[in-house]
Amino acid sequence: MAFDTGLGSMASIFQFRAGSTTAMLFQTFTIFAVLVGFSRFLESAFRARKLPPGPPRLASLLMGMMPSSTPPWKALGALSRRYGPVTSLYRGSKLVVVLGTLKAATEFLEKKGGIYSSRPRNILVGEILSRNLRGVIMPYGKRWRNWRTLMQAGLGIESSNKYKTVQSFESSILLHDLLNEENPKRYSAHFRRFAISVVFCVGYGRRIKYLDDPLVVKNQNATECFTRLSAPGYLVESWPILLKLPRRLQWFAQDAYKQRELDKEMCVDIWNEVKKNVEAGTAMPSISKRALEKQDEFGLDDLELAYGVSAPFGAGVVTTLATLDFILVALLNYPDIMRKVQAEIDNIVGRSRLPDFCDMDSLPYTKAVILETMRWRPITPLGLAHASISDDEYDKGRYIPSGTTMIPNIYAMSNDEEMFPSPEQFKPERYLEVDKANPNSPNSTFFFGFGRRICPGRHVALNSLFIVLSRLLWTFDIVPSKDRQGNPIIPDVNAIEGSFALAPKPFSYSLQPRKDIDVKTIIQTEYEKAEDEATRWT
Ligand code: HEM
Repeated sequence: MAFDTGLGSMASIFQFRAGSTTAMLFQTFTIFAVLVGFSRFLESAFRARKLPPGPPRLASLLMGMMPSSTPPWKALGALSRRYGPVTSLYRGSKLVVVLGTLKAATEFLEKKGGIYSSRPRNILVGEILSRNLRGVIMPYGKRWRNWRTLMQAGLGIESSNKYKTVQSFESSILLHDLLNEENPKRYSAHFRRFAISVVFCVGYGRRIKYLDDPLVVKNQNATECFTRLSAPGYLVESWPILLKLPRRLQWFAQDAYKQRELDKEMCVDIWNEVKKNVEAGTAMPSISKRALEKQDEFGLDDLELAYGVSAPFGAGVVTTLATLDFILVALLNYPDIMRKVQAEIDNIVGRSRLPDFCDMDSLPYTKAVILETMRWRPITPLGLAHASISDDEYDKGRYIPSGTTMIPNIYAMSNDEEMFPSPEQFKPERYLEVDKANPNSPNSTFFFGFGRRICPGRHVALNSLFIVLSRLLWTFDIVPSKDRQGNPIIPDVNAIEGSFALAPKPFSYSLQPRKDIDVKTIIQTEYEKAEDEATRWT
């Protein structure tokens, strides 16, 4: 008995129709379709062979679906150890390339910046919530380049120097508030106000005096919604066809549509306020002021600018605060290092005045503590994903197609034993060995990202961290809280929370004014001067 595979019946269909013109056409079309399908199959098989090495597609899909207690940066680090520094895998239907070493990240994201400077498509937060107007997640293109020119102009080294005045008076006010704070649980609120006020001055030229300022509350809500909608797992990101549903049936996007009206109102209101001040000639230096004075040069309309200048407010607060918190955790765990910083400051600055920016170059160990913290506990362990905008070949025929998501594994770079022997140890000395010519030198600040997308706020961030750390340690000893039996509670260096941007889990400590001099009187005098200066920015 013949075993029917079904092919026979297909052949009979052809035979039945043979002879007629329609049948000829049908046959030709079928053969053509089979050939096209076959060539596509060959092409994809050929491409699949030449993609960067990585787990088979099914395995990587399963990996993505399995719940795991291993954080993604560690899981991806393990993949890079197995498959190499350039590894490919699939997340749903999206091809992702993980760059596991600084060398690999530099090769692609810096040296081939013309290809790898876009961002992956992000429907909920990019297209719906932000109307494609938020630079941080904007795809590469003319609008992004115009926005980035504005950021470079407003946040480059020279412009950042202008904000040192703000960082100086805000840090004096911070010291005063910390000194007068009786409840250590409220320390973090004072640091938060400092960080918000600095970036608000940078963006808009005016201070934030209180955390219950309506703008702060609105921005907090905006950030929360943004973070919530950025989480992986939203169906529409893998099935954009869902956007074809009528808007009221797009259940997944209702929050984004609601919040985007509030975001627009917030951005436009602040923008209009600055506009009035610029017209009245009372505006202090800020990115907004610069944008208004040279609007034609930047090629951005009013709404693009209103969103564009909000970037520091969105990107500069959580990042600065999380880094400051990690510095505190490090110093509580390594009190000898805290004393070494204090010795350096006392030696260079003395005890009759506060440290200032003019001391920065003379305080290498203090600066090294900041850089080592950022290496030891990078707050964005997987950076911000880049995306490619055209096909690329590397390494004799390996192939990365256009539209690939590129993930720099900053955590893996920070823990690279070759670059940073005993990487778990907190050792600021690593950053004292200067070797700027070597891209793999520990001096490289890869924790700020790469290439054309590198964090434009890094100078402002480093200045804020320097002035706060140096003045804090000039004024206080940072000491652990005690439990009921009087034992010190040292924060766990591995108690970390967050998924996209990390921070230490809540921890407690106490700030004790240093006893060798009358710190209170000096801080009070500095505070009064600072308040005077600050009135110009109110
Ligand atoms: C310690 C603090 C900070 C850290 C660790 C940090 C880190 C980063 C990283 C890793 C990126 C992604 C770069 C890439 O795509 O390769 C980034 C982007 C960005 N950062 Fe920061 N940042 C910090 C503070 C700030 C501050 C204070 C500001 C503003 C004043 C700022 C503004 C931005 C902006 C606007 C972008 C988007 C750049 C673009 O897409 O072209 N950041 N930052």
